[in-house]
Amino acid sequence: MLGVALILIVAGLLAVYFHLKAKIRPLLKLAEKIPGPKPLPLIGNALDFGLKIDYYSTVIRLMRQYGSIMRIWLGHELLILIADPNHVEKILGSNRMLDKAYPYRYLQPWIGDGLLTSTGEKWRGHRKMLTPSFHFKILEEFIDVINSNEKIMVQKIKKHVNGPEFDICPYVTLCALDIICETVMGVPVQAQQDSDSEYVQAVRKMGDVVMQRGFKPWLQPDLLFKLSPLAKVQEKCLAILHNVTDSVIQTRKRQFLQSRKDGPAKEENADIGTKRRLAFLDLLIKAQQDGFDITDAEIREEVDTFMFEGHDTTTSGICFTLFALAKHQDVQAKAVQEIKSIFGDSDRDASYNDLQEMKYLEQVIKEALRLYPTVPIFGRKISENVTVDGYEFPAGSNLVIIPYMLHRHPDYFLDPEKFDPDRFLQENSMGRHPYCYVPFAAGPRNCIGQKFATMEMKAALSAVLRRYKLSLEDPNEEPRLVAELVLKSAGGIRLKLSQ
Ligand code: HEM
Repeated sequence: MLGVALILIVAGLLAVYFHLKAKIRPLLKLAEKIPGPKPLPLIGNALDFGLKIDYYSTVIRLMRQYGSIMRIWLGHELLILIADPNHVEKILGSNRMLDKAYPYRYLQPWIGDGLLTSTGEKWRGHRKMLTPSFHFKILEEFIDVINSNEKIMVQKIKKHVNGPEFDICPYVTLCALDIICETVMGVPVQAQQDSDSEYVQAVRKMGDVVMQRGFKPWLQPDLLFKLSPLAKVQEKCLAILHNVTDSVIQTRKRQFLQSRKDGPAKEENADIGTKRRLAFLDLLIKAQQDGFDITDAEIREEVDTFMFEGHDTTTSGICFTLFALAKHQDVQAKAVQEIKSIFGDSDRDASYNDLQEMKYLEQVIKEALRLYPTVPIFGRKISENVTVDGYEFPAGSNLVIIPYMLHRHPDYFLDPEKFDPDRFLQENSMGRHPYCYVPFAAGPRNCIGQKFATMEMKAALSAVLRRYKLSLEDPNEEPRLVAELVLKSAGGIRLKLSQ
């Protein structure tokens, strides 16, 4: 009996092996010409990454060894890693390479075919419809939500003043989550008051599931994933996440329809619920009611996409910038000076215009995103062969941009490891290759939330700098970078606060 089972298992494995081999045969020949480590059958180079989630140090080590264009195999997926601006331009600038690389597939149970993951006509139509939602006139309206949540954060960290160093990231995460919920859905989740909330936990756990699937080839086939304990975790998280968005959408829709019924005066006032402002969700509902072809399910996909894209990213940006400010006291002093010149002794809230005046702070953020790119990896799957720099990338491969390596390319950034916000002075930026710095990607599928993110990051950083002085226990410290869905520092960002 045991013998038969063993024969069946071996036969099954061989069948999978030959099936995958036939599938990747067309890619193999061209891939061989691209530098990279020797792959093993079935798992490719997965062993290079080991069992730990910290894949980024391996990616960086391999790129230092093989150069700014190299390939790895993860199972039957071919990844071509890229960190040269000319190659990046060819990919991101193209209108033909718009489909996302394979790991985005693992996000789909959560965010479906929202703007981040969709392709073709659906993506084009939704991108066009959503772009006006990020017009500065609309962003301006969110400043109150941002300010009020940041005030809570600033208040919560007060207890650390003159105390030992502490990790600021959990405070920033909850604040960013509150901001995104209120701006996207129009309802507060009050994560800062209730950090154990089911929703907050589910967002975190889903991120982990997606990461694990991306880098562990044995979790990639749906069948094997469904047999793993992670599938149960995913199922539970999705029930929570989708329940929240579904119920908010239904409530807001009812309120919207009621306000339309009550007459144009009320609708003009955007008087949905208790707030005057329209959340992104309301704009989607309005577009639907005005005839744009979008179903309720698609509205949920977009809301979930913004929830996913819109808070961990800004958190990472804020935390790494706080770290850089604490480490570089001269930079902090200059940023504080700029803030003083805007507010004087007044403790009034920052307005949208105040934020526009924070030019130096913007340079500091840009430099932090250069050294610590929040989105550490992003890519495209190509459906036809593409020739770049003499290499022919085969159809079916994943072209993956590694901003960490790109942003530290010595041919484009003088003394690349140095933290120097003046690189982003206008006169110093002139003539720089437009694709050597892409924290928000570039080209047709760049980040739609860039202005929103910059506004939120400036507001958070200036709120902290107006009240506290930042320092590090050890001024020579450097974060140990771990790339989850966004870039993080292992052990968090530990700072000291004084007043
Ligand atoms: C520091 C903060 C942020 C960074 C560094 C960032 C970076 C990026 C990057 C690199 C991409 C391209 C991903 C790819 O090609 O696969 C992207 C796409 C996107 N981002 Fe952001 N993002 C940030 C904040 C936000 C925020 C706050 C929102 C929403 C409110 C947002 C919404 C999106 C969406 C919807 C896309 C997909 C756009 C498309 O494919 O058309 N992002 N972002």
